Amino acid sequence: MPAFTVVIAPDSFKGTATAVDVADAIASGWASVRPNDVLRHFPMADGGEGTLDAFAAAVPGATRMPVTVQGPDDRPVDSCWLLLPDGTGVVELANTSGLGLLDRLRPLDAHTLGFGQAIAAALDHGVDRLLLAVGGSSSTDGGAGALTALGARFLDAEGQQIALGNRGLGDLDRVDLSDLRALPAGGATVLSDVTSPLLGPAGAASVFGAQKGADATQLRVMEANLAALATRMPAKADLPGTGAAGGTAFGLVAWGAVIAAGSGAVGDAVGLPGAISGADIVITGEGRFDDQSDAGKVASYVRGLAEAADVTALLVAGSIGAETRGFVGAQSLTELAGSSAAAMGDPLRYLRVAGTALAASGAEVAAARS
Ligand SMILES: O=C(O)[C@H](O)CO
Repeated sequence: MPAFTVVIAPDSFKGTATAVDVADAIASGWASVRPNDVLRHFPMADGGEGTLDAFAAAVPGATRMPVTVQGPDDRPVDSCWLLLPDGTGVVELANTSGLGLLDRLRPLDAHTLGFGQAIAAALDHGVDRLLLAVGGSSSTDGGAGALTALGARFLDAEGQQIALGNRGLGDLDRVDLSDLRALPAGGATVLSDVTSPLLGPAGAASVFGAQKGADATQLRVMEANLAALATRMPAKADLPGTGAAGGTAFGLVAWGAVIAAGSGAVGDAVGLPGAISGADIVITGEGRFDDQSDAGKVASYVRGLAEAADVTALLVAGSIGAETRGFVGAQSLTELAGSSAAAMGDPLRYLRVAGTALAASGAEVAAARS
């Protein structure tokens, strides 16, 4: 059988394994069956957790810049932003205001102030351009916390600053953006992990509020409070992607940032399109493959690149809850392990098993196509 070039380009499996570890584990399973194949690792991210790491791994000379911020539950968080050699600052919401920083979910009170503080630190340093990775957030504050750290004022009817978090937006009377800091000369791009609008059934609260701990009543409060914010801000709430990170993307658009798909931006930075077009097989993966995967997630982005280059695409996911169309083979860790708890208890073991299983089936298909 001929040797293949196999590109392994997974997202992290949120909360259980980094993208680097996922790629390594799949590769070790694959190599146990087909030791002569060339395996190329491209750990990926979509704007959410792991985006900073993906840029740090891909861009030679990238420097982590330490910063301590006020976390989503007000405790200090020792975090960092990334300075690229061309003067671009990459700031990640997940490592400053993310869900993974909370001991206890606080759907109405978590906020994005810390993300804004890290952006301010990058501006203080004098970055030429900002890439703002949003996703994996703990809050639904429409970016009000982040903009507060950048000089905006969100005021109640008495002219007092409202509380941080979505709950505070219930008291919002007016927004004063006159002291908002200027964008860097090269502008700011929001790397969004989803295409959701701010409001409505596909919006920030309806789709992502529950994973932040909101019950049905709280979801209604969140939606109403975001709608109140939307009417007072100079940004379009129906723009795709504004619903990312509890509407933080919406707030950043009001600042003057533009929205781009996180997966595509990370893919371009790591040279993934070229690597896939020169490969025989590409393997991607994510923690859960479901209907949300089509809205800007890594797996659907990689599948699109594979389709365009006519390369065999394979999928590994912690669990699979949607049609795996476009993938010639797919492995679910939950099925391999017998339960989701078993899969999450030892994800690297089952990722290796998945890599082993794909090496047999996927390589046969690629051979038949060539
Ligand atoms: O943070 C969130 O709300 C989700 O990752 C979607 O952006």
